[in-house]
Amino acid sequence: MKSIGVGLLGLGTVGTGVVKIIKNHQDKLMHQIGCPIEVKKILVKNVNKEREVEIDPSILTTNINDVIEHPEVDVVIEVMGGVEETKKHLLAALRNKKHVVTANKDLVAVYGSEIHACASENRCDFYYEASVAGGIPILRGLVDGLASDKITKLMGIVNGTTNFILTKMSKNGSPYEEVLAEAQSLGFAEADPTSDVEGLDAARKMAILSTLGFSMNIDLKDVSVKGISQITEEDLNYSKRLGYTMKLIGIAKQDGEKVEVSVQPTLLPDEHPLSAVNDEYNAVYVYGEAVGETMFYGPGAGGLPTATAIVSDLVVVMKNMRLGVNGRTIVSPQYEKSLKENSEIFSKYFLRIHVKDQVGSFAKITTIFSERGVSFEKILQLPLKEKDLAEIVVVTHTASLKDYEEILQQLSDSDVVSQVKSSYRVEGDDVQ
Ligand SMILES: NC(=O)C1=CN([C@@H]2O[C@H](COP(=O)(O)OP(=O)(O)OC[C@H]3O[C@@H](n4cnc5c(N)ncnc54)[C@H](OP(=O)(O)O)[C@@H]3O)[C@@H](O)[C@H]2O)C=CC1
Ligand SMILES: N[C@@H](CC=O)C(=O)O
Ligand code: NA
Repeated sequence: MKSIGVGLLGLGTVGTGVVKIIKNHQDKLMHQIGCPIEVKKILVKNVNKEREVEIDPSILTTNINDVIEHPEVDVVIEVMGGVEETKKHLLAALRNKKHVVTANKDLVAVYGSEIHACASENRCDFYYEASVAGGIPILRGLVDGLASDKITKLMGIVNGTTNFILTKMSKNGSPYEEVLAEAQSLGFAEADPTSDVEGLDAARKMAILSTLGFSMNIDLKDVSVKGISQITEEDLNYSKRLGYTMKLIGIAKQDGEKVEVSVQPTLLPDEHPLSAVNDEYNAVYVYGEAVGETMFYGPGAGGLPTATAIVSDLVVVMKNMRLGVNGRTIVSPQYEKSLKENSEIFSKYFLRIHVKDQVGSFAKITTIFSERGVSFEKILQLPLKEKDLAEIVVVTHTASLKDYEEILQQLSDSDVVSQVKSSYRVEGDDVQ
């Protein structure tokens, strides 16, 4: 019986998981696709490196053409990372009539539509379930499971590294640098973890999710991004005290024709379902007009969970091969993109301000908010060790982003404000 040949680009955390699943689940995979799967060639940087999985050293190579031009490779699985060079390799593979499966959100968020077009031209498949929320079948859930619905909101924890860091910082009081190093050693973090902690990785995933969910081309530059590196112990303590949990949350919302997409540290009520998503776990809340609320939960990073999504994509490719329908999926977005203005984006906000501890300070602050019709839901005022300063923490009622940005500017300019220490979005009191 002829086997299906796989070419792997990369044999690190995820690539090793792919090799293990193909080996350990061979019986189940064969039952579904009717033939064995064989890894024919693997591209690595260093062929002499010790590997965590048993592998015939002769199938390792440092020459990309050994993989993408291999006559017995039917599917190329890309798990090496990188963008520009990697894109060239994948386009070349598709032109060589190799189907492509990838976990590379950096690539898909920027060049997804170009690669899709090349795949369709060559009657090849291009799948990337592992690129968003690791092992959670969220892309298939959106594209197939919710195909009949109109999605209006996607809200999620889509970065395992930052969720791991925030969980350990809030629950154990662990220092940021220490838990980041732990996330790196567990294989969750990107090669350059800046993209995790500064929110870019999550933004890429939100661009992919919202493009599929709203069927419009959402580019990475359309996603407003703020990461977790500025979050302090004080912020975490205040959120706890006020009954909130701090998470790095991606939100994509559609109102009428218009959409907003952002990633930022966000305070959620402790009882919100996303507040209970800890460590490297991810969860994506999806609201569809007909289905209502759904939630997808699971491991968002790590070798085996991510590899599960990849090998499942591989199974779909093979099922398509059997049916002779590769490259026939309709993937072009249905709608023109229309982004909201800041005056159309609404949220509540948490603010921590240091003010002069003198009569009239609080009244001046209140006036800045009330002039824009923004009132307070919660207020704390505490003395500080620094002489003549007090700390004010407020949670506002709903305000437009435009009004809120003007308030922040006016607070910074005010003679009674020493410093705006921190500011976060507050979400989830009203689920939809
Ligand atoms: N880790 C995770 O939890 C997740 C990762 N991803 C994505 O999966 C991809 C892989 O991640 P991960 O497995 O963690 O990465 P690793 O750094 O663990 O592995 C990368 C692999 O690719 C090889 N490689 C890298 N660059 C080159 C190159 N220029 N030429 C040849 N080989 C190269 C490396 O070779 P060598 O071994 O010789 O150094 C290594 O085997 C990334 O796109 C990442 O964003 C997606 C979801 C989750
Ligand atoms: N670095 C990423 C890996 C998976 O996409 C994360 O932490 O989520
Ligand atoms: Na996934």
